Parts: sequence; C-alpha cells; structure tokens
Amino acid sequence: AAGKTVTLYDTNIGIDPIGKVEANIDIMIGKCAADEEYKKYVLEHIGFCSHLQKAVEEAELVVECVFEDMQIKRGVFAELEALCGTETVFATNTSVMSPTEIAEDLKHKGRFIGMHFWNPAHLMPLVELVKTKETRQDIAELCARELRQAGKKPVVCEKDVPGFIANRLQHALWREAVSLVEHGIADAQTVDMALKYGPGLRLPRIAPLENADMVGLDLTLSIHRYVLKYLEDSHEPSPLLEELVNEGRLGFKSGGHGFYDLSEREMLDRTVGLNEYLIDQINKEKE
Ligand SMILES: NC(=O)c1ccc[n+]([C@@H]2O[C@H](COP(=O)([O-])OP(=O)(O)OC[C@H]3O[C@@H](n4cnc5c(N)ncnc54)[C@H](O)[C@@H]3O)[C@@H](O)[C@H]2O)c1
Repeated sequence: AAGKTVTLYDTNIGIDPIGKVEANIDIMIGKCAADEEYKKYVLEHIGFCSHLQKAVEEAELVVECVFEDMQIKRGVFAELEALCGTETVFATNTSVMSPTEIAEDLKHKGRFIGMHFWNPAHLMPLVELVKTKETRQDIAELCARELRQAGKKPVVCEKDVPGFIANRLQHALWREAVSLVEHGIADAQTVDMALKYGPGLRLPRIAPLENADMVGLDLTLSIHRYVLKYLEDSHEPSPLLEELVNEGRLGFKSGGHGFYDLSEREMLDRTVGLNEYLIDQINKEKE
C-alpha cells in the first residue's frame, strides 16, 4: 500500500503466499477494514518469484525472513550481497538473533538493519528497526519512512540487544506472570484476568512511562523502593515452565494443554478472536 512493488521469494515453491495475502485481505474486507479496491491494488503490486536473482536484482530493500538459523541467514545474505547493488538495503526479520552477528560476514554492513515485524504482520502496526553499531543513520531513517508510508508504526532500537525493545517488555511481564502461578499466589486464569481487566485494559492509551508521568515520578520511585525487591528477578526460566514442558503440556501444539486445558473450539476462538480484535483496533484508529 506504500506505492511499492513487492516480490516474494521462498526456496519452497509449494507454498502459496499470495493466496494467504488474499485470504487475509478477504477477512479484513468482511470486517470493513479494507475494500475490494485495496485488495486489487495489493494483488497488482505483489508477486512470487522462484528465482532469487530475478526476485532481488532490482530491489531497493530486501527483508529476509527465513528459518531462525544463523548459518542459513548468513548464507542468504552472502548470496544477496553477490546479487544486489551496494545501496540495496538489507534487513532481517529475526525476532531473537543478533542482527550484528547475522551481518558479520557482509562487506557493506552500513546498509544492514534488523526489521522485526510482529505477528500477525498484516495487522500488528509495530515494526522494530534494530541498529547495529555499523548501521547508517540514513538507512534507519529511510526504513522508518517507508514503513510509515506502509501504515506501520516503526520504532528504532538504538542498540542491538537480545529481545530488542518489545520482547524485553513482554518477557519481563511473562516472567512475573509465570512466577505468580509458580508460587501459588494466583492460578493462570486469575493472573491473566488481573492483567486483562486491569493494567492491560488501559495500556493502549497509557503505557508505563506515560503512566509514571501521570501519577508522579516521586510516587513511582517510592513504589519501586518498596516493591522491586519482591518481584521475580530470576535469570533462569521458571521451574514451573520446565515442569509443564517436561510433562508435554506445550499449549495449542499439544492439543490445547498448557497453562490451560482448552478444547479445539476454544483454541479456534482465541486465534480468530485475536485477529478480530486487532481488526477492530485498526478500524477505531481510522475513525
Ligand atoms: N512466526 C512469527 O511469529 C515471527 C514473528 C516475527 C519474526 N519472525 C521471524 O521470521 C523468520 C521466519 O519465521 P517463520 O515463523 O515465518 O518461519 P517459517 O518456518 O514459517 O518460514 C520460514 C520460511 O523460510 C523459507 N526458507 C528457508 N530457507 C530459505 C532460504 N535459504 N531462502 C529462502 N527461503 C528460505 C522456508 O521455506 C519457509 O517458508 C524468523 O527469523 C523469525 O524469527 C517470526
């Protein structure tokens, strides 16, 4: 939607990414978050190519999203460096690996950046742009501009640190949530309810640092002086999590058995419900 043409490439030619894009837009049309004109526009500007050189030789930006495997990712960028001009921007969509390490063998490291989309990528606005020490400032700015034009909300992570920004925030919260269950302070459902109907509900309007300003930094300081020592600060995964995984309770992928015991219907409701909620948020933003 940013006036650009996108070519998809995958070593597995059996997949149907365009069909998936079409299906996602159809769901959005059904919820009035897109129209037929938008679908026509997107489908005219996106294509699949099974030949890497043809797919990338004229590209201004290449976003790599292959398996989370350092050697495969480095191999892809070595191939790309041989096929693309020196000004083509190279981005990795990795969610956990260090962009610095992925770029280690590149000759032109200044044009390399982390570009971490959030799942489901067509509905989640956030994209984290992760700079390595070598990433040029103009490359970060260019990527931010392009992403904004595509309707995304890019944020720049100035240092290549594990978890970037959003996963650090998310897993600080998950660590505390698991710890509360582990220590019998509340069960899983109660922990999730407390978040959903409490702080989670106002989070989209007032995030932590905005909230700290609102209540006062003196009060925040006083609360932290008292409470931080009681919060979970383990640098190892919770023994409860280890135990559940050892028991084969993996969540959706083990038939719905994890922290919760869910039926097929409940699992489907959660996935569909999440997508519908995200589409509603997009519609609200437009109003
Ligand atoms: N799944 C998510 O929620 C999510 C979210 C954000 C970022 N990411 C990142 O996206 C990347 C891919 O994750 P995924 O979940 O989509 O994995 P996936 O296994 O679903 O897809 C990986 C794709 O890469 C293809 N592939 C493998 N080697 C290739 C190569 N050499 N050249 C071209 N294509 C190749 C595979 O055929 C497959 O279609 C990872 O780096 C991951 O961290 C995933």
